[in-house]
Amino acid sequence: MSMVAAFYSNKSILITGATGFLGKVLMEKLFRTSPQLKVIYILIRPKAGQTLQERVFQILNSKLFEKVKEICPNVHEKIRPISADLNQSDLAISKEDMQELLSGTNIVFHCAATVRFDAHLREAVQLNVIATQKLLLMASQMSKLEAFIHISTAFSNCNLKRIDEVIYPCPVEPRKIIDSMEWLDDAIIDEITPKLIGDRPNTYTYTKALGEMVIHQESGNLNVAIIRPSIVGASWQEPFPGWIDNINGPSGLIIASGKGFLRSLRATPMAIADVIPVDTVVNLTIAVGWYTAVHRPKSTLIYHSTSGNLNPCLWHDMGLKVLAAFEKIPFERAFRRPYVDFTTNNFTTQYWNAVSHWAPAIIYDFYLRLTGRKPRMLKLMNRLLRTISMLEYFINHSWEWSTNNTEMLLSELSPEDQRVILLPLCRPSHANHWLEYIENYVLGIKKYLLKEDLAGIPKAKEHLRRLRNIHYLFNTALFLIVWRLLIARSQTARNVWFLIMSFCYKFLSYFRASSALKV
Ligand SMILES: CCCCCCCCCCCCCCCC(=O)SCCNC(=O)CCNC(=O)[C@H](O)C(C)(C)COP(=O)(O)OP(=O)(O)OC[C@H]1O[C@@H](n2cnc3c(N)ncnc32)[C@H](O)[C@@H]1OP(=O)(O)O
Ligand SMILES: NC(=O)C1=CN([C@@H]2O[C@H](COP(=O)(O)OP(=O)(O)OC[C@H]3O[C@@H](n4cnc5c(N)ncnc54)[C@H](OP(=O)(O)O)[C@@H]3O)[C@@H](O)[C@H]2O)C=CC1
Repeated sequence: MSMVAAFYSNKSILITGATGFLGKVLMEKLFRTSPQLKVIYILIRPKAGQTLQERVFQILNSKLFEKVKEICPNVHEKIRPISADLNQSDLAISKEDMQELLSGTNIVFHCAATVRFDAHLREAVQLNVIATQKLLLMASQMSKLEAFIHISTAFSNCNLKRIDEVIYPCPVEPRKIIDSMEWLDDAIIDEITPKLIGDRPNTYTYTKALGEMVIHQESGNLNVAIIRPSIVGASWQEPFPGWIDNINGPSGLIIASGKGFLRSLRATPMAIADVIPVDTVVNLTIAVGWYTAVHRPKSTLIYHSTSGNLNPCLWHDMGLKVLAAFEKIPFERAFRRPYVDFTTNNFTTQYWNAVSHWAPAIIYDFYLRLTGRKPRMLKLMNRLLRTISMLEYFINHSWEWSTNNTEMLLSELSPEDQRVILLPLCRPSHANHWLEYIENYVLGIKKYLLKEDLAGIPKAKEHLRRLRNIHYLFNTALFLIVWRLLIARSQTARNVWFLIMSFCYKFLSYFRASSALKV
């Protein structure tokens, strides 16, 4: 057994955000590699009419947990859902549950956060800063705690170009921000938000930076580490390639382009697409948990989980690879053929938005109205454009992240651990791995997000061929109409037309004469 996997045997682990994208993959990998672990406590809230047990049941019955259920048949007995709401000042954990957590927990993985870019500052501070502070306080009372691992983001300091594995100072102390949230009303908070976030693009990155500072200032004697992943994408290999279950980050835009809604994007083609597979992040997280508990570093270590420094892929290349993947794995019932133009300035962006996004949406809605149906395309397009405007910042900047601590950790692992725990971390380090990764990503989106049957691929390809023919027909008809109008109104156009015609006639005559000579 690997040293890291053995470390987690008999351990009681607390995970926040275990129902989220990263948390679920973390829980799965822990159970799969360390089936002997004692228990995983998950802080979870009732949601969408589901009780805690129903939510856990749904996770365990998902495709993600298929392998785990074979390796660890009693997995359901090892998950202990704890009712909690991190939006509440006391986290809404019952006294009995709190007692159990305080006396039993060995390792904490804090993944919960609001990842919405448009979250109100109060909400983002509550979840990304205050809840972190409360969890630290709770952790400081845990008698058997060995390590507290906090998941942040590589973009918490995205206002800088080069980012080291250190905590950067915040212009306003987190404690002052937390205090002010108690007495300021929403209107005033709205007014001061742009000033507070400064040159960061949103409240998410700002509050994640505050969260890190809270860890730095308030962790006391705890054994703490921070992990900063960049853009977390579908899994590279584990538990199977291409696993994905939400539309955050690139996934939503890949769907929008595969379905033919997204046709142009304001992006810097030469900027680095720092996407990192979710299993790579999770493997690093597990290894960091082990290292922090066993080696007890003197200071809080920060680990960057990024791809750009190991194996950079540019947005331009990423876009081409995504489009190439659609040739093999098309999505069903596409609105238009997948094609995305990367534009670089405001004028071309506005032009392509008008021509490629709004015009087709308006025409399609008109068609829906004519056929007695409810128009919906313009609404969808406006939502998509709003989403793009939120993500644009990340496709128009490049960052350089140092990865000394991550590399140090790699060198500390035994070859067996590198194989079992960190295999995917080392993998996409060859350029051609990106193509394989992107193909699996697109396949994963099709299977796990869109729930489309792979048997439908030939039909989807046929549909795209039909769309291509319609496209050619439409362009030819448009050209002829414009040309006809020009000829009717302009002498110059008429002269050009006759010149082309006489040239064609001469060419045909010459071709016929030379064919006759050969016979
Ligand atoms: C050739 C192709 C190249 C591709 C190239 C891609 C490059 C793409 C780089 C991204 C770079 C991020 C890098 C950050 C990495 C971290 O560190 S943060 C973690 C990631 N977090 C996120 O991605 C959160 C982003 N999302 C949000 O903040 C919110 O969803 C938004 C964008 C503000 C929209 O909020 P809202 O209007 O309240 O809408 P919401 O209820 O969330 O969703 C409404 C509709 O929007 C749509 N939508 C939501 N999110 C998305 C999305 N990401 N995409 C598309 N549609 C979406 C959905 O279709 C949804 O429709 P319905 O389900 O209602 O039918
Ligand atoms: N995804 C990405 O691209 C990146 C993510 N990260 C970081 O990784 C971590 C995990 O992100 P990811 O898994 O993508 O996010 P998700 O949005 O998928 O998951 C967020 C998790 O937090 C939980 N949560 C939110 N609010 C509360 C609350 N009030 N009480 C209890 N639980 C709550 C959610 O629970 P519920 O299901 O009940 O809503 C969910 O389990 C975050 O810290 C994020 O900042 C960092 C870089 C990139």
